[in-house]
Amino acid sequence: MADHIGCIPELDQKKYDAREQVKIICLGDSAVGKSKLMERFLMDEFRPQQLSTYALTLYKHTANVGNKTVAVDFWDTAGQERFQSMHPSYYHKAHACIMVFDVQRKITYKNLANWYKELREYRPEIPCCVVANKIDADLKVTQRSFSFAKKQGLPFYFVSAADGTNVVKMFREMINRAVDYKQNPSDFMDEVLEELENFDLEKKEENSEAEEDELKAESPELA
Ligand SMILES: Nc1nc2c(ncn2[C@@H]2O[C@H](COP(=O)(O)OP(=O)(O)OP(=O)(O)O)[C@@H](O)[C@H]2O)c(=O)[nH]1
Ligand SMILES: [Mg+2]
Repeated sequence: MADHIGCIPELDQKKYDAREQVKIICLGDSAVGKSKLMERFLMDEFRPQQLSTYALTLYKHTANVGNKTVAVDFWDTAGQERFQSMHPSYYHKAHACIMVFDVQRKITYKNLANWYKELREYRPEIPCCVVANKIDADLKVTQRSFSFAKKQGLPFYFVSAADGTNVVKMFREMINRAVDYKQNPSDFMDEVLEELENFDLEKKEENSEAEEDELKAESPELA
C-alpha cells in the first residue's frame, strides 16, 4: 500500500499540509460500527470513496470551525483491522483518532489497549477519544463504567450509530480537536512541519505579492 500511496490523488498525503485540511482516523475491531458511525454522521452528504484495493474508504466532509471552512477526510479501514494492526500509512499525518468498541462484545473493549498502543507508536500526541457504540441494544450499559478512557485521560462517549445518540456531538468535538492540534501541535516533528509550512506559505504569499507588483508596474492600468 505505501509503495503506491503517493500515486493515488485521494491518498495524496501531502495535501494534509495545507492549513485547511485535516485527517481523522478510526480504529477498533471488526464490526464495532466504525463505518456505520461515519455514515450516520455524514448521512446528508454521504459520498464515500471506496478504495478496496487499498483496504480503505475515505469519507469527505466540509466543516465550519470558527470562521473557517475545513475539509475533513475521515479514513476508515475495510478489513485490515482483522490483522490487529494497521499499515503505517494509515496513521501518517493523522490529526485525530476515534477509537471504537462494541458494548456488546467485551473483547472489543479489551483490544482498545492494543489499538491505543499502536496509535501512540506512530502518533504520540494527536487527540484521541474512546467511543462505546451500540448503546441502543442495551441502554443499561450506560450505567457501567469503562475505565480505560479515564486511565488514559481520554474523552469518552456513549453513542449509537443506529439511533444517532451523541454521534454528531462526538464528531464535531473531534473535528475541533483535530483542527486545534494542527494549529498547535505538541509533537516535536509536527511542530517542525507546521513551521516549515508557514514558512512556505509566507514565501508563496510574498512571491505572489511581488508578482502582482511587477504586473502593476508593467500595466499601470491594473494599479
Ligand atoms: N444495534 C446496533 N448495531 C450497530 C450499530 N452500529 C453498527 N451496528 C451493526 O454492527 C455491524 C457492523 O457495523 P460496521 O459499521 O460495518 O462495523 P465496522 O467496524 O465498520 O466493521 P468492519 O468494516 O468489518 O471493520 C453492522 O451489522 C451494523 O448494522 C449500532 O449503533 N447499534
Ligand atoms: Mg467498516
